[in-house]
Amino acid sequence: MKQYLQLCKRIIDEGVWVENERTGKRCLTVINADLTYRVDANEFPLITTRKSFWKGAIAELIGYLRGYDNAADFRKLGAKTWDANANENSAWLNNPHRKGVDDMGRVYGVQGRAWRKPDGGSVDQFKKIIDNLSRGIDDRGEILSFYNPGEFHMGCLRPCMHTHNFSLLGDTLYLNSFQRSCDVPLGLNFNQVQVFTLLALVAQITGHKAGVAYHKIVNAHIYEDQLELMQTVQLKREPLASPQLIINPDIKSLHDLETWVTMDDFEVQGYQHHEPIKYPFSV
Ligand SMILES: Nc1nc(=O)c2c([nH]1)NC[C@@H]1CN(c3ccc(C(=O)N[C@@H](CCC(=O)O)C(=O)O)cc3)CN21
Ligand SMILES: O=c1ccn([C@H]2C[C@H](O)[C@@H](COP(=O)(O)O)O2)c(=O)[nH]1
Repeated sequence: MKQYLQLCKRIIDEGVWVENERTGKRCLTVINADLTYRVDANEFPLITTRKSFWKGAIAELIGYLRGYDNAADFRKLGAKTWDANANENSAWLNNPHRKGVDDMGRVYGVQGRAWRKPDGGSVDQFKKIIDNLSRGIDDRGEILSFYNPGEFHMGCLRPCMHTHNFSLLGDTLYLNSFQRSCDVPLGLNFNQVQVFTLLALVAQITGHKAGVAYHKIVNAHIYEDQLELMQTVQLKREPLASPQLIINPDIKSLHDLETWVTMDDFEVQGYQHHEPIKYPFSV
């Protein structure tokens, strides 16, 4: 929690105003932030200075890991986060590749589970990683990449958290996650939870201990219409102790993750938090 607040303060103290053409808003921006999550100690990085709706973040992650390309599937799991980008973004609404209501196109998990090959086949990056790690293999290329510039024009948004690189040291699994662009008040609240949960889940289904997750953010920003709430409300509050994440131990394989897992298989214990804050969302 401290590192989150430090990043928010740093953006306010050192940030530079940058115009963003896509949203038409200005963002107070810093470059480079490195966050670390102790998954081994189960210090779940949930924001405590406002109430965080963490189930939406985990639902979004599970949707990516299943390769979903449709906001309705995300909603069924418990994440409403893709509704606006799939249905309210005029560039995407006018894009000939959009298949209809709720379609997100070839984003995130589609690339992670079905990256197209020139011969017409596809690559399932996530299954390869799970198969290798389950056999104790780390080929120094256990990389899940959602970033496919050749298909950006076929999706509603370029991936923000675009690469997850797993590593095995003995029987302990590590994760480095890379993010190119981060809406610190809204998105990071979700992305911290996702990086932590991704390592905890993959360690569990591949039979390893979870170690540490390292989260690298390049462009970290606060939108102009979020700044006052951050400065005058959220940053005035005292952070509280971290809660713990409990994952159903019956989740033992990629097949389990793909078939029956719901948000009821995740529980947070000891979550103390301040009142919710509703930040504006930019499409
Ligand atoms: N401008 C912007 N910021 C983002 O963080 C973001 C995007 N766009 N587009 C794609 C995804 C969607 N994400 C989102 C979208 C909405 C919330 C949001 O509204 N969160 C609320 C509550 C959510 C709930 O009730 O489940 C929050 O208060 O955190 C968070 C992340 C993250 N990403
Ligand atoms: O997981 C996510 C997804 C998106 N965001 C934020 C970061 C930016 O504010 C927007 C994306 O806009 P771009 O113009 O494509 O950078 O969404 C996030 O923080 N986390």
